[in-house]
Amino acid sequence: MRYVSTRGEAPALGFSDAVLAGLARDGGLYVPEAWPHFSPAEIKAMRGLSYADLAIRVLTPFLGGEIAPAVFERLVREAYAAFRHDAVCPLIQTGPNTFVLELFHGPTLAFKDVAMQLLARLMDHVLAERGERATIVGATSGDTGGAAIEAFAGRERTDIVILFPNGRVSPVQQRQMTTSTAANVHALAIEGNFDDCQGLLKDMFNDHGFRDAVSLSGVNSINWARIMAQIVYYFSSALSLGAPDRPVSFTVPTGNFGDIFAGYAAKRMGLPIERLVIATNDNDILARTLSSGEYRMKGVVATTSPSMDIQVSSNFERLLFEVSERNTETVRRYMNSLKQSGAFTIEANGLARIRAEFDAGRATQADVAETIRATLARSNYLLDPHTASGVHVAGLQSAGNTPMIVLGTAHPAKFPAAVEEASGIHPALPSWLADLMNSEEKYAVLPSDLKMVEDYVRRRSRAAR
Ligand SMILES: Cc1ncc(COP(=O)(O)O)c(C=O)c1O
Ligand SMILES: N[C@@H](CCOP(=O)(O)O)C(=O)O
Repeated sequence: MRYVSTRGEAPALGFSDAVLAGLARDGGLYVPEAWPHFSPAEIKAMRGLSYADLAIRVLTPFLGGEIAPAVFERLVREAYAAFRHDAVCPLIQTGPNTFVLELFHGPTLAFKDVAMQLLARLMDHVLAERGERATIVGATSGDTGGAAIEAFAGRERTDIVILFPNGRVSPVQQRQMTTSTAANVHALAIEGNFDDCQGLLKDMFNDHGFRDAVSLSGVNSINWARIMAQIVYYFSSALSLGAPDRPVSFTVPTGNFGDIFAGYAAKRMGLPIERLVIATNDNDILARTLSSGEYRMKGVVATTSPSMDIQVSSNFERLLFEVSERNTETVRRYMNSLKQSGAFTIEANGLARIRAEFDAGRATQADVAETIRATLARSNYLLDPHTASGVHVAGLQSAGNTPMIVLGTAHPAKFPAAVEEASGIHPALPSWLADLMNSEEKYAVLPSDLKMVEDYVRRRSRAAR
């Protein structure tokens, strides 16, 4: 298995190199050169596997033989032993034909833990085998940062710097990033929004001198291994509702398009998924794009679901690559246009292919609050604002016989103010995080300035040459 760049101007890489590379050197994102495929009989044979065994079965084809089977098995088992629910990602019925897939039983209460716990172990393994170090820089709108810090804290071979938008994450999210006592962890608040943070991150990857000097790696969903690990829970939930004999649909609270792209990948691998529904909050660029065919930025507004406050939805590039029949020239044209004018128009064939698989809808802040309230009243189930956007948008879809699974992307206790205002209930943090709000914070603040941020990273990198 090799990995190719969506922009076609970077070398194809094997699995381990793709994991360490993060972003391709041409600015593109790595995707498998061909999708592994499971037959219905092979999917049926996955029924009843534990989450870890299923992950090993589903993910092994992506490794290209580069990680020894016994090692991979150990890494997967260790990663999912860190979860507080035996099922790892349990599926909860919330309505006659609707379900919430709870992805928040990991150490930081966010769906990011599912992939990050495995990615950290994979990176550590590859770096140790090579006798190398790496400097990880991540951009977060709130959840990736905490999950990455938790997964990489104290790891000997990596230093990690997390860029978060100053004042735009929830207090719980902020403290998950700023209270680590590990010497290799550095939280950096940027005066700007998430798109500024992600823009700085991509600029650092595209500055090849800097990239090589600090051995830069990334753990955002631009890193293929993040998407890869997220594919597994599409399989686990669909299998528990009768796949491959019975198709299912998914609604996914969406920002950077990584989670829903993992669903698209699962479908390409043979999982019978009927519809993939993109749920946005007031930052509705993807919903507008699906209806008009034009991807046009118009500025980010802060909402009660801050992790979805995104305009530059990085993984949409992976979908554009697929629906343009892997035409890298088309992808480069779209991305250049986005950089120059803040917009691009999707060709008719590509748009038709997107619409054949995806729907999209928007949940306003009022919709989110009302959905939290109504779901509690109807199903006695407390949603976080991100999952609530998914439940709202799922409710706008035509109700057929196909089960609808909404991805539950965060625990309500990460967003207590919005949840309490909507429901009257103050969701408590679990006991292992009970001290979080009393712990001392440590972080730096910088303007959104590439030079200053690169200097900051270089000074904290033990890999720097
Ligand atoms: C709680 C939560 N929900 C939804 C999303 C959106 O996921 P994605 O960026 O993969 O589209 C995020 C951030 O990524 C998140 O943290
Ligand atoms: N919502 C995310 C934004 C970054 O997403 P990623 O999946 O690309 O890491 C966050 O919480 O940070």
